[in-house]
Amino acid sequence: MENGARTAPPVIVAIDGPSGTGKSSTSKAVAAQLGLSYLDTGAQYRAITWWMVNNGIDTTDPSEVAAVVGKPEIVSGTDPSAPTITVDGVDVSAPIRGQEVTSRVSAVSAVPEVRARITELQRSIAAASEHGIVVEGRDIGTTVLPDADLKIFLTASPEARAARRHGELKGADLHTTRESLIKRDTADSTRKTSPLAKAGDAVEVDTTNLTLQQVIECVVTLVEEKRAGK
Ligand SMILES: Nc1ncnc2c1ncn2[C@@H]1O[C@H](COP(=O)(O)OP(=O)(O)O)[C@@H](O)[C@H]1O
Ligand SMILES: Nc1ccn([C@@H]2O[C@H](COP(=O)(O)OP(=O)(O)O)[C@@H](O)[C@H]2O)c(=O)n1
Repeated sequence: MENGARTAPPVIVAIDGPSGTGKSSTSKAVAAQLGLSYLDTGAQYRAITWWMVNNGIDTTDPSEVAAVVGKPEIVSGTDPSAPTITVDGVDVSAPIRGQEVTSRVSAVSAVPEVRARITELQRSIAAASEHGIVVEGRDIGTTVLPDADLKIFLTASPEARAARRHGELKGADLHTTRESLIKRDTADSTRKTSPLAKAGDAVEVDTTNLTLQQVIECVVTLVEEKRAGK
């Protein structure tokens, strides 16, 4: 550090929770506001799933998935104002949000070899972040970055989460959106290898009746309190 120019040491923030609780929106905004990097780990699992689908891999067969796990090169851009995700140099930010990937990602991400590879990638990205990083996912506080400075676990009622997702998906009906979201949560929470879970030392924030802005302010305050050593 030169002349004490840096005002704050790097800070690692882990934000976990099920689908539609506001992880991505909150993490991006908090990172942008505090000058931190941002990593969407769900996008990485979606990207490897996209590659499997594109290459004719049977995603219901864990041994077939495990055999090719090292093949795709996945690169995440961590600028919160313009996050990117590429597979072998191809921008996959749009296709990874499609129905085909969404319906297969829980099975692919349950394969231990997939988790080992993606977890290693996540740790190296976090370690390389100059000012710190907000990493969002399902197992960041429990497994990927157990020594994170701050761990947040976002929750919201299934109704609120389905309504939020429904607002984004054109043409899908609310009931189907709710059912598929619950199915994915169940698969993610019950898998053997690092399931979706709240870390013992995570702060739980129920966002059901909070606006996105209120959630962002709450997390920014928690990060600032941590930095101030409170
Ligand atoms: N507290 C909130 N109140 C209302 N809508 C929200 C809230 N938080 C997020 N949203 C909206 O819900 C949708 C899903 O949010 P997102 O951040 O993608 O959730 P997650 O990453 O947990 O799946 C987005 O359209 C987002 O704008
Ligand atoms: N740390 C993570 C992040 C995502 N995932 C998997 O990736 C899927 C997609 O994550 P996502 O964050 O894009 O999901 P949404 O919040 O968009 O619904 C999840 O349903 C999990 O199966 C995971 O296993 N571990």
